[in-house]
Amino acid sequence: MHGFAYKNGSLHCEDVDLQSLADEHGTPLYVYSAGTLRDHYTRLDQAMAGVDHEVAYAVKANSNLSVLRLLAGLGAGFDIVSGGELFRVIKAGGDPAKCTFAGVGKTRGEIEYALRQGIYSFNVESEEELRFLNQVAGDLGLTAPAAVRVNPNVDAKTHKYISTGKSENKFGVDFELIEGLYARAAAELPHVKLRGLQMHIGSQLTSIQPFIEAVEKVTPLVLSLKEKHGIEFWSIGGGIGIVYHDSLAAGSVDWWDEKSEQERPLTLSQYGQALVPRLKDLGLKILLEPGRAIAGNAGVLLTRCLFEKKGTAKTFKIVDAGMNDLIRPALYEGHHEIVPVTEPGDTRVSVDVVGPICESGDFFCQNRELPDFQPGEGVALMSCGAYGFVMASNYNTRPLPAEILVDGATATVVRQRQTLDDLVAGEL
Ligand SMILES: Cc1ncc(COP(=O)(O)O)c(C=O)c1O
Ligand SMILES: N[C@@H](CCCC[NH3+])C(=O)O
Repeated sequence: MHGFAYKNGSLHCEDVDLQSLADEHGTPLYVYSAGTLRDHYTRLDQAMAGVDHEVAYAVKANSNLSVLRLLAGLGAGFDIVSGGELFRVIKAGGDPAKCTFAGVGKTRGEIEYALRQGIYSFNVESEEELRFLNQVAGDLGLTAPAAVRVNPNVDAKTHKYISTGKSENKFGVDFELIEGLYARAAAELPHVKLRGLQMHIGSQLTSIQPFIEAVEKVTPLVLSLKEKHGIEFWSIGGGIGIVYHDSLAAGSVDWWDEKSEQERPLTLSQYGQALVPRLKDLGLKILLEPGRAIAGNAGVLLTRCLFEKKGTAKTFKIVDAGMNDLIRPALYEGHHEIVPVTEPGDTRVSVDVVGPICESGDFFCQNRELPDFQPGEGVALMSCGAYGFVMASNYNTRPLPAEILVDGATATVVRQRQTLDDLVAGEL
């Protein structure tokens, strides 16, 4: 078994009891399931089996070295967004030749580092950046492999902070301007080799329609670029959404069986079924850049209830994790299921679950009907494997939590809890 489920009255990650992990390692604590990481990677890889493709995992979603090592071992490439992420991939044994480098603001230092490491492609997001890349590569006597990110102006129908494929978003180059840019680059930029085209319309997409719309809109463009400039790859980005509501139940087959077609979230196989026929005859290598779909449902944030505070308006369950540990509810109104580690009875109470940070936005849910867990009890915030730890901060001088990777019955600490000495290191 992989993932998270109740066994013998207590929540487990694979064969490991989460209460014992919380007791041994303290809370807050991130816990990941190696089995789920493997399963999701393999499912997506298999769903795309009908096309020449490569899964370039988006490192930003969860960049723990052990996660990267596991995925590198399965043959993954990596989509990076900073020199730091490339450093992590290399530390984890990943292959720089399978790395693509995204982002609107790469610095000279980052470009030089990535050029020297021999990455597969710089996915550039403006003409200015492409010219700068040409200059830096020329200075080093190298040629920079590049793709331009096209902004297809397609509505991803996701939260406005994680939509990236509309003209008003800062990402990519407008669809209408791409052909002209490739022509100028071919004529004027001798230190750049145009290798592909990239797009990414947004994150947490729960319908296949925007993906289809973007692929169909960009196909004539990518074929024209192939003919005129000999490009070899098309990265269709990441963005596949995951289950956040009811995420514990979604781990069971019954849950999927009970949902009607309309109610079912997008699955990896539906994604493949819709896109493979549209991509298989293009004669291009298709890159995918999933982050959340691989890691999101593979992790939880374990916390412990400290107090219950009954006010005149509300009941607050105060836990020892805060928005510094998991910022998604505060930043995107992100929903995470909250489940007690000890299997609860049927009693439900309406509560706000809040953290210890001095911000009114420091909550994990508001007015939600939850099992009535008590101070001292362990509680898991579900679906925290992506954009969880990686977005954690030291706000309120809170040390970063530890991370644990569970594989079968083995739990390995893959990052120690930060100490206060570590936290102030480097300050005068
Ligand atoms: C260029 C690019 N690729 C891939 C991703 C990964 O997205 P997701 O985690 O939604 O798959 C992102 C983040 O949205 C991105 O900006
Ligand atoms: N951090 C966001 C996703 C950003 C995707 C990166 N472009 C989230 O938690 O939903």
